[in-house]
Amino acid sequence: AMKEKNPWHKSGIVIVAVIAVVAVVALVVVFVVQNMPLPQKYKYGIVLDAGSSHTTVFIYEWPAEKDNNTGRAEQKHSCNVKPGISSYAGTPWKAGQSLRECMREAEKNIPKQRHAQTPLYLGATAGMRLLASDEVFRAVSETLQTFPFSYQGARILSGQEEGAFGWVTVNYLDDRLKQGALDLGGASTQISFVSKMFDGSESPGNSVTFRLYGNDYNLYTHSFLCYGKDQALKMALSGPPAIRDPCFHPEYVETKEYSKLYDSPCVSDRKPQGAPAFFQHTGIGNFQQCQDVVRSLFNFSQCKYSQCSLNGVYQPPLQGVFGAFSAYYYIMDFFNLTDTSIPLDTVKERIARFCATPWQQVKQQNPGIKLKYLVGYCFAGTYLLTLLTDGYNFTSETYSNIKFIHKQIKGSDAGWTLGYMLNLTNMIPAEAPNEPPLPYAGYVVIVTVIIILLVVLFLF
Ligand SMILES: Nc1ncnc2c1ncn2[C@@H]1O[C@H](COP(=O)(O)OP(=O)(O)O)[C@@H](O)[C@H]1O
Ligand SMILES: [Ca+2]
Repeated sequence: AMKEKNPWHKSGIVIVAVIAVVAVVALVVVFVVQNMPLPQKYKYGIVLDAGSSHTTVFIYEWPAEKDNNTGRAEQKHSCNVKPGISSYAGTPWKAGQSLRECMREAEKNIPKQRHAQTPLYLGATAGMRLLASDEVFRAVSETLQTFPFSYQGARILSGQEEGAFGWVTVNYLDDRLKQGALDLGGASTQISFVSKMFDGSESPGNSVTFRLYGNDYNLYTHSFLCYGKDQALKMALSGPPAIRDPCFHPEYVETKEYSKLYDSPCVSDRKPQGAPAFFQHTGIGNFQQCQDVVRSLFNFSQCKYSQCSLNGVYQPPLQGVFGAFSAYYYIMDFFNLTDTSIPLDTVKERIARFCATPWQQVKQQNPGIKLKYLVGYCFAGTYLLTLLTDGYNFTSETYSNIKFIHKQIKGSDAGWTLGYMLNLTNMIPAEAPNEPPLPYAGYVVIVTVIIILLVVLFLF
């Protein structure tokens, strides 16, 4: 008789073989996944600075593999478009369109596999504070949503935020001493600094608290709406009829439209009754008189605090060094006066001499400079000096505490955008991205169990 086969024996071998194969596959999979090379080294963030005169798209990058507590986000790329979105009040859809080209550049500058997880923010400043158009925001949001990034919304920054985030940016990566921040825009200007004499109690509206690198800072900050250099110029022009304007060069004559001058809320209530459609704008180039015009834009008559800067706004005593950026830098760079070891009197003399130079000569001497900026440097230089001294109370002695800066350490532009992104992405303190998929202990346990299983099966 034939020996009967034991059916249990055969299926036992099959089961053991299957388990062995599954175990080997599992071991290989766990090993490969755990030790896979990390393919992407950087993470990215995009911030759009929608200023009154331009929109700039900033791309920041930072290493993905380690924590960000040490602060290493850097500007990778920037792209600028003019004019600002607030110029499209009548045609909001064009505001959206104007951003397309720079956004396409952003797509090219960020690796594809990172697009979906890259946060995209738009912050608008004083131009949109003055315009406050929902239509422009809707158009801009619609355009931004068509790009493959993680759109986080568009909003108007408060003056406090604009000042405070500028301060965070200039102090990021630079823990030597805490420097103040001076930002001169087209439609508003900000001053932010820490002062021993300031605890926020006298004027709570000027107080912002920040935690940076493990320290708490109580920051004084104020934003003056309408006191950016372009709106300040409108206010200066709309004063007593400026037939002969000391803030423009001799020989400068231009016919201008009244309606364009009064198109902003900063000056609309100054419009004289029955003003003609056009006026002759004629320069005489006199620094002293121009300074008087600028002073007339500042109100020093009332201050209900222990001390004020201008317009009855509280300001504690200035303290420490200040980084001055945006138009502060552009203006002083034009005058070759970014070096603040040059005495303040010399600075005044040079700007006074420039103002007194006839317009034709100014044009000849500066062929490479865009005319729309060139005509404005006499007013801008005078305004900058008057704001710093009569406004904020810098003196000949403290003037050298100001550093006119354009780039941060490591090439990031000075401005509010970097600080804004660091705050919104919680980068101080930071996450710890790109950990291996399993915690190390789990990895060891799984591999050990599988090996023991294999050994047991082998013996069996
Ligand atoms: N090369 C330059 N020379 C002089 N001024 C400049 C130059 N480039 C930009 N600006 C000025 O810098 C200012 C930037 O302000 P902006 O950020 O647009 O406005 P805001 O911050 O008030 O919203 C504007 O007044 C603009 O004219
Ligand atoms: Ca600005």
